Amino acid sequence: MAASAKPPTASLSWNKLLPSSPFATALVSFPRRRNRSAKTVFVVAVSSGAKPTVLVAEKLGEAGISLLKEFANVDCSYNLTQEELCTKISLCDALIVRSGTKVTRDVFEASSGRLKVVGRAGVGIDNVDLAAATEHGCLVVNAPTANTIAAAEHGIALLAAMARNISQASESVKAGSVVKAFCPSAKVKFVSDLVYSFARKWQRSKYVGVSLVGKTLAVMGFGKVGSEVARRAKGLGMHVIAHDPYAPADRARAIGVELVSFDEALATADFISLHMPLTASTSKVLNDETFAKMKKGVRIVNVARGGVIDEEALVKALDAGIVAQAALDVFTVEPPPTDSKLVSDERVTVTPHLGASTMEAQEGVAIEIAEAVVGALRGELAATAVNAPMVPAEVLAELKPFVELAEKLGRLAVQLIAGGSGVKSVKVTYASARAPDDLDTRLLRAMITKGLIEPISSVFVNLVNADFTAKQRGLRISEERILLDGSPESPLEFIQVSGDSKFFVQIANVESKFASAISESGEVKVEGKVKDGVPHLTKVGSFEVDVSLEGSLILCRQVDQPGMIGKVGSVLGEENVNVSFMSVGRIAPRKQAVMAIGVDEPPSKDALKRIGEIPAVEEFVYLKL
Ligand SMILES: NC(=O)C1=CN([C@@H]2O[C@H](COP(=O)(O)OP(=O)(O)OC[C@H]3O[C@@H](n4cnc5c(N)ncnc54)[C@H](O)[C@@H]3O)[C@@H](O)[C@H]2O)C=CC1
Ligand SMILES: O=C(O)C(=O)COP(=O)(O)O
Repeated sequence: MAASAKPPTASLSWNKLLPSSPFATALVSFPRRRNRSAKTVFVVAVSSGAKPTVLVAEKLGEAGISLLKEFANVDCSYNLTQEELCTKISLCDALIVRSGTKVTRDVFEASSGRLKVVGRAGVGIDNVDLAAATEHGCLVVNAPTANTIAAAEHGIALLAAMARNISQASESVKAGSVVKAFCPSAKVKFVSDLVYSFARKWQRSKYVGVSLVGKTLAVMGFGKVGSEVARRAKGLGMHVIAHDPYAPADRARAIGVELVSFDEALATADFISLHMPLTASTSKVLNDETFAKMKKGVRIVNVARGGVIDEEALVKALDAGIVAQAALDVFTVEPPPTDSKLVSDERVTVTPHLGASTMEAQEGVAIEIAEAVVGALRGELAATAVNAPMVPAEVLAELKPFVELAEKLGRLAVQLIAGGSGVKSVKVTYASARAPDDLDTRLLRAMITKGLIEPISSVFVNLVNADFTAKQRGLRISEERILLDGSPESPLEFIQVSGDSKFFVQIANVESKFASAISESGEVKVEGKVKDGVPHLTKVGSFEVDVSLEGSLILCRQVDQPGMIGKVGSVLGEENVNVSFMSVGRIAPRKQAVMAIGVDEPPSKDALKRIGEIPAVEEFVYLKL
């Protein structure tokens, strides 16, 4: 029985999904089906409180700075030492860096929880300690697309420059040579009186290059940059092969590139161009052993990261004649040390990490990262999140009431457990007519985790750190799908509007402080649905109830007999507690029943005591949602 219903709320602070934001409240209007095409679902209201502070630690394009300034106080402080960065960071809500700043664990620790977003104005995030960011609930976003072409063009520029000795020849012509010194008069006393004759060097035979046409180029890492390099190299008449364990074969085929194994790429390439990220598995992937597998005279281009090459091994491979030339934009340590053998080797062409440095790319990257950082600070889920799920706005809008339901079911479940020490194993079952692939449960799982952990700890759980926090606390969450009959119009519409979808949380092997929450199978079980956009509790243990999950809740088991609703209701009325919703579920007439009562205000201890003293009441519990 549903006694009353409040109008559905249409707003939710998405900041609770992301690192908490003290200054902005992001309200989400969730569209009905007919509004699905709306591009954005976010209505953002920034509170009148202090503006957030964004520290820009490396040069960023003006367009990006202007965008940031519309929303935040912007502190552009370049060339900070690690110590200075750690000092400043405790006053900053966001940090924007390029490849030159190391965002280490120390930085997150020094921020004391204030740092909510790190924006990497570029692709590679190897300079950000992602594990530390995640553990601190700090979102990391990057700008993955705006510098792709710039990096690919730089790769091609290095390839051609290396093959034709451009930088060496240019240096030689410019440097020229002193051919002789003579004394213009017999009275010369000082060296400065000598006149030097300067001649241009014109070493045409020394700098004969090699042709690219018809040669085999192995692109290692067939992602955004790698595939653009491949496309351009094909235009130069090269035979292009690629190695990338994760790249789809059809994408390679579409460009006319053959995907090959790592060893085959090494063994057949005349040129090797590196385009994979620096990770634990790509670190020093070119080393003594792998250089030994290469064709003699191979030429290597690296616009990825210095760390993917063992630089000492490259020096040896050059000396052994395995590698004829190399062109490097990136180094293990940047800038490389003054005694770097690689830099001083004439066969090696070098640039100071210029891959992304075109006017166009830097403007694009600045805008891309500024938008991502501002969006994240506003509480929106970032499309370029590196350590959190990327959920499209439309999906978010549809999932919104379920996200709320998920957190509340988690909160209810953990509060129903005796002892307050939480749970170790939770099973979440999602019932939906959507095919499993059409239902992204990461958000829901994060919110259940939040609901399960926050009421019993001081840990702040958000979308970034939910899985980490669960793991750290030894909480295992398993997920199961029940596929309902029906044919959803689209993967997500059905969940939001049909009211047929439901999910329940089961917690095994625990004692409940409300024994009725234990189902026939011995598990604490709560189940909920979304009705008209509002989360409802529909089952507690084996009892069917129907109460909107707003405010707080009293669950009460009693003997099913006339007058019980009135008795409990009048206790609450006398205590000035407003009842928002009430529902009774029973096993059979005149047997046991569970009453779920939604209350706007927390009842006093006295009110709860009086409810407990009603003779037919067998047990009851007050739960904060
Ligand atoms: N020099 C510069 O200024 C710039 C350097 N970069 C570097 O280039 C890298 C690639 O950038 P994008 O193409 O935008 O990234 P991406 O993520 O689109 O592509 C990287 C590709 O590498 C592949 N990969 C991962 N592990 C691999 C392995 N062990 N062997 C072969 N392939 C592997 C991935 O499957 C992916 O397809 C970045 O991580 C960054 O380090 C990017 C832009 C500018
Ligand atoms: O985007 C990348 O991965 C880059 O390497 C570009 O680095 P940068 O922003 O120019 O320091």
